[in-house]
Amino acid sequence: MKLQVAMDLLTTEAALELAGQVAEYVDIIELGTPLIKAAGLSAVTAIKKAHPDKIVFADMKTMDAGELEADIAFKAGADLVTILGTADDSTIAGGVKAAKAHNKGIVVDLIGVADKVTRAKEVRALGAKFVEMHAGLDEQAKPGYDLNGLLRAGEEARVPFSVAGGVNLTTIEAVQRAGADVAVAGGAIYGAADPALAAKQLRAAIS
Ligand SMILES: O=C([C@H](O)CO)[C@H](O)[C@H](O)COP(=O)(O)O
Repeated sequence: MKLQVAMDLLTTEAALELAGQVAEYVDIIELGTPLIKAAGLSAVTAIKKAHPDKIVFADMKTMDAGELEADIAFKAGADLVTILGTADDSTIAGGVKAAKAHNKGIVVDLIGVADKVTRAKEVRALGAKFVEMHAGLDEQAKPGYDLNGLLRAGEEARVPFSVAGGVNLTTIEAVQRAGADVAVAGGAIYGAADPALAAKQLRAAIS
């Protein structure tokens, strides 16, 4: 299983610093949506330049103009770009077209999708490289939240998937047992007193 760090930071400088601390322990470096909105796609270019050997993930969360938005993110240096599962099929197909042109990939983020299993199968058929079983920061903040619903959906969908939604040292082994291809950790790494140690421990907990 791959490990992805999600950098929900607000400046390119902070992202470069964090990526430098954790790159050796992760496979995928994600520029979170707030970072892309605050700093622009030049942040993607800066991270890819600093870490050309890593898979760079631009969490665009595109809802419309799939081909156009994916194209600009790929041109900026992204290897993987997200489109929302709630978008129209044509938006996802447009993103997949851009991904094929760049020999890169589209990840469909299932945040906010009620029937994640059905939509996962649909978007995989449209050409998504994998789906993200995702509960966002606001959903995680609700009382009683846990990861298990995401893990069940991943197991049931039988398509390649990542899990994002508060993955940490306590839960990452369950993510792997569920068969995820990628575990995404944001706050568990960037919010830790020692992000490098947090990433190293997450890496050590999985194979
Ligand atoms: O995608 C995310 C969220 O929507 C804000 O951009 C997070 O990066 C994702 O949820 C992973 O972060 P954690 O939940 O803090 O692990």
